[in-house]
Amino acid sequence: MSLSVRSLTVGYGRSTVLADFSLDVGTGEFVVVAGPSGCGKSTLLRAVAGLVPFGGSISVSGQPVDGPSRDRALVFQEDGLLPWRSALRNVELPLSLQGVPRAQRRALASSWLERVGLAGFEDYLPRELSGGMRQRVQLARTLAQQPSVVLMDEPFGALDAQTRASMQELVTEVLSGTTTLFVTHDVDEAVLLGDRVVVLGAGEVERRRDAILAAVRA
Ligand SMILES: Nc1ncnc2c1ncn2[C@@H]1O[C@H](COP(=O)(O)OP(=O)(O)OP(=O)(O)O)[C@@H](O)[C@H]1O
Repeated sequence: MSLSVRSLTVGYGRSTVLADFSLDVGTGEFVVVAGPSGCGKSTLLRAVAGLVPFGGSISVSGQPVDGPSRDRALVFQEDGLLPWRSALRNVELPLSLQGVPRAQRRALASSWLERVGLAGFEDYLPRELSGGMRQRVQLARTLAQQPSVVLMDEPFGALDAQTRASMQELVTEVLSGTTTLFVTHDVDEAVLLGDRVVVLGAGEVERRRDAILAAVRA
């Protein structure tokens, strides 16, 4: 099991957002977390990322989570790129912080930019790229670090329908085989992307993609 969440409880002040929540995600599985606004989807991701204190236990590849680690990469709706660095140098930054030698990180960064469809845009600054392209850079930056688990929090919420569709296609391609927890409140997106969809709130419901598709088509 790649990611294991056991009896997770998270609260802010006196209010409990998640109580006794458990979830297992297999290696390479793409699990979508859906549910109404405020049900705790982002809170779940923040707990797995090690950014909020929690009760219960979370482990990744058998290692307990007790704080942030580059092994668990979190991708947000806002792209978080540094505006003064080119696309290539944005992708390179975390690699350089990890001490990857220059030639190697440059090669890795440009091959990831190519994989996300941005060959030829290496020297562009974030402001010279569209929202969808900035999300592609962010995806390249995340995946170049080879995290064990990718955590995505409504990454395409701000994109127009067409760009969103092409990003969904890209994600299924580049994240295939990567253990992923993907938050969305868009049911179509959940069904399209998830090997499995977990619905939070009103008692957690967990359905396999085929069961959802059957229900949607019925
Ligand atoms: N830092 C915080 N301090 C206090 N309360 C918070 C904090 N972050 C979230 N909450 C509360 O916790 C609950 C769950 O929030 P969370 O962001 O996890 O929900 P969500 O399902 O991701 O919602 P959305 O779909 O709207 O993004 C909400 O009631 C929210 O107001």
